[in-house]
Amino acid sequence: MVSAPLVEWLAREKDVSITVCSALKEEADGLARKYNGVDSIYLNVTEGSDHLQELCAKSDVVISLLPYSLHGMVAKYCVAEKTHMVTASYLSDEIKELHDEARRNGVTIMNEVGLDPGIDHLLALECIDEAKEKGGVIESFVSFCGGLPAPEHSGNALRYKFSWSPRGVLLNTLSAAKYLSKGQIVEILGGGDLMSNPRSLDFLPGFALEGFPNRDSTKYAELYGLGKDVHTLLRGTIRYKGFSQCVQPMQLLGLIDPEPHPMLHPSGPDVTWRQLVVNMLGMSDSSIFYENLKQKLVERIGDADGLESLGLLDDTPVVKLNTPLDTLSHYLAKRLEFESHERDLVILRHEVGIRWQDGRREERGINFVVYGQPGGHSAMAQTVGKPAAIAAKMILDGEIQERGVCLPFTPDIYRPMLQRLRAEGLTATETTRFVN
Ligand SMILES: NC(=O)c1ccc[n+]([C@@H]2O[C@H](COP(=O)([O-])OP(=O)(O)OC[C@H]3O[C@@H](n4cnc5c(N)ncnc54)[C@H](O)[C@@H]3O)[C@@H](O)[C@H]2O)c1
Ligand SMILES: N[C@@H](CCCCN[C@@H](CCC(=O)O)C(=O)O)C(=O)O
Repeated sequence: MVSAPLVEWLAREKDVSITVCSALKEEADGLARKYNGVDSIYLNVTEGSDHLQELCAKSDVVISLLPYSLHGMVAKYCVAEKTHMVTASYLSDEIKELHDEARRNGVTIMNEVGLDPGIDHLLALECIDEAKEKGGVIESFVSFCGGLPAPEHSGNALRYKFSWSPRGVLLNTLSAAKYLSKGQIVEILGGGDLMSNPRSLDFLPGFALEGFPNRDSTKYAELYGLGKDVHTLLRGTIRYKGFSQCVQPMQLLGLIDPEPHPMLHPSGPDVTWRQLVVNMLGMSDSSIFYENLKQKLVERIGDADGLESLGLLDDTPVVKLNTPLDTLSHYLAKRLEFESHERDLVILRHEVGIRWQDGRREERGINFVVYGQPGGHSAMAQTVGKPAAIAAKMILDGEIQERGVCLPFTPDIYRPMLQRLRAEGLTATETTRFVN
């Protein structure tokens, strides 16, 4: 979903040759065909793949836009074959462990160069470092980012359409989270609590937005060099109001469960969505009257309207993919797909609280808002693909010299990256307000 602008950006460079790889050959062919001089091949990334090893060996840099669980496998081959690697994904423990070997082999494994993570870091560090250079102290950092449909295309129960991996979007709703609020650590347990208390976001008052925390924000105190003066540190995700309220009943019913479900075995008997929902309610008779089923759902999970309007109470066949999460992701990906005339929207907002040496407190707002092109690149694809492409080219050109497992957190990396993104029209605006 996000690779086309990356290929397009790199294909403009005369001294770069590109091979697009995918386990879906027609997908790789379709992307490569759009740009001159781009090759495509079938590659199923699996443990022990000779083909993957060969490709890593003959490339100068490998960019992994695979599902994030596969990056570690690719990284191992890259390190062994002394090939650099770039991902738009969060740095995982599996990749972190490769740091020493990567350094020894003179390899750069650059992570978190997409949008969120990615451009959010670049804009945050530019602001934080500039404030620190001028004698400011960062007291708070609150950041929210969302990939959304443009508001005119948000008319569904989730108020959402998928601009990146549907599985990732749904799985994230079950995540645990941790952040710092006015000096207190706040922890949210995994398994669904995240959807219980979305906060209303009003920094763009023309939009009806809600937000919830994203993973562990506290680790960025050290990574952003914020020191001990930061009392509030939160990174969060943006959705339109109503998203959490619609997701929560799905979670409570078990529809987002990543574990296998006996009714969803691909070679088992056919099943409809209604039968699956009835089974998840612990009932056996799927001939139950529709209104009675809805009533049971309301009693058990609080709300049946979202399920109903997304077609999940219909007698339509389920494409069974073993787990409820994979099955629902596949279904919703199709149901909530962008149509060719529709566009997405990316909203990123940082609020940085700075205390200046004269005691004044500034609230700096950074807004980064990008719309997708109907029928062209989505905003998500542009804001993920372009920074990843820029980072890859910087490695190829020797502009990034750091070796080992890296993040784009130093000025020699984030400044040129931001400059090149701005040249692509990907710009942020700033607001400032003094609070005393
Ligand atoms: N940092 C960010 O802001 C950001 C935003 C969006 C996506 N991402 C990350 O970028 C990556 C790509 O995201 P996406 O939305 O394009 O996901 P996607 O699901 O659309 O794309 C994944 C691709 O990998 C291919 N694939 C899957 N398994 C494979 C295998 N075993 N071998 C070969 N190919 C395989 C699929 O065919 C598909 O082309 C993901 O890791 C995602 O988490 C990061
Ligand atoms: N938080 C925003 C933007 C998400 C962009 C995708 N980020 C992925 C990256 C996952 C990875 O590849 O490591 C995420 O899960 O946050 C939203 O949810 O709308």
